[in-house]
Amino acid sequence: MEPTRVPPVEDLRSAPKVLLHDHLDGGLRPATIVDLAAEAGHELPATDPQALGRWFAEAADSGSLVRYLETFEHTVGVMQTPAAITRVARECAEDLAADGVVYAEIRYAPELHVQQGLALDQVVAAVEEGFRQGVELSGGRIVVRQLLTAMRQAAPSLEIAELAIRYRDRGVAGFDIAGPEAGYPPTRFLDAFDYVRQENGHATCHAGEAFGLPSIWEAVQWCGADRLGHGVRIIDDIAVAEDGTSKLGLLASYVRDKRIPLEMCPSSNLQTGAATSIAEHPIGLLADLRFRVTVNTDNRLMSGTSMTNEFALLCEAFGWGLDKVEWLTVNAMKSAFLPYDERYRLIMDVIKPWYAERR
Ligand SMILES: O=c1[nH]cnc2c1ncn2[C@@H]1O[C@H](CO)[C@@H](O)[C@H]1O
Ligand SMILES: [Zn+2]
Repeated sequence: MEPTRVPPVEDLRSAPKVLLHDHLDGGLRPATIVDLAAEAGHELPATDPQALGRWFAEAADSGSLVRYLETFEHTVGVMQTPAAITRVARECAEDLAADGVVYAEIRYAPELHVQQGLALDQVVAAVEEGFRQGVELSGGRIVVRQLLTAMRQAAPSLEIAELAIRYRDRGVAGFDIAGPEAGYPPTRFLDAFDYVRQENGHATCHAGEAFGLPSIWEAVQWCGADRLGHGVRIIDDIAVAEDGTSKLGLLASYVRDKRIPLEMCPSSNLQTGAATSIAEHPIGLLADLRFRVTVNTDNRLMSGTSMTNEFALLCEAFGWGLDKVEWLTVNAMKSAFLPYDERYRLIMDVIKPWYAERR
């Protein structure tokens, strides 16, 4: 059999891609941060956009999720007015469309954007307006939805879950929790997850990134999360024997059997210490074992990455070709919190035809 050709970067860029895990406050253009900080009087660690971009990548490359999260002070800090939030959301949609992303769910924590008195509803509306503008400027080549995140270390509250449900017809597709994982288990937010599910809504949950199996177990079996944010530590429940065969524990089996999507973010995991290298990233084994794996950016600014770049790294490390990129993309589209008919249309009219033509 001929070895698979690693796809050229231009192909990976034009390939339709689907992004389920990307933080709005982790994807700002460095030049935009500089502009907005000057307007807001926010002090930055560097004021030259290139140097600032490097600062984020280096400061986030700490091997610890908690230290990684400290860098968000300088993005959240400049996203406190409707105009600033709308600009960031507009540029996010434009940047993703230019990278070949055809569907994206972008998350952020509304509660972090009220430092100057905005109401939570105003924050969501400002993001929605930015996405509307960005999609229009991109010629409608991308569909974008919001996910509303509650911060784990904040007082657990239903408010964000209620906000997500209230805005379900105005661009919000689901609910999430993020922030430091160790010490803040998903069940702290059980009432919020229960509420979302009882309202027939969708939820994902950062779990199995900086903490292991108990976090994943709670997210799945207590909170009923539809997807797992990262979920890399599910690997702790898989034993690989010397002859290469794998044995799945009960939780790993459940996650695979139920087709629970894993929102994997390889570059981010290297920075927070959840994985040691791309080549050793659990995504390789999990894809081989046919878990419902998806590829994501997490924080494009902090990781200096893009969907194209994540796929380029993975194709290089694992010898994956466009067939694998298509499989991962269809996995992601199937896992989206978008109504079935819209997911189906994107798969049949946008994703499959492009890959079929390349074959
Ligand atoms: O990989 C991650 N794990 C946990 N929390 C994260 C990650 N990336 C970003 N955030 C947190 O989510 C907030 C809302 O977008 C960000 O402000 C950041 O604190
Ligand atoms: Zn994340």
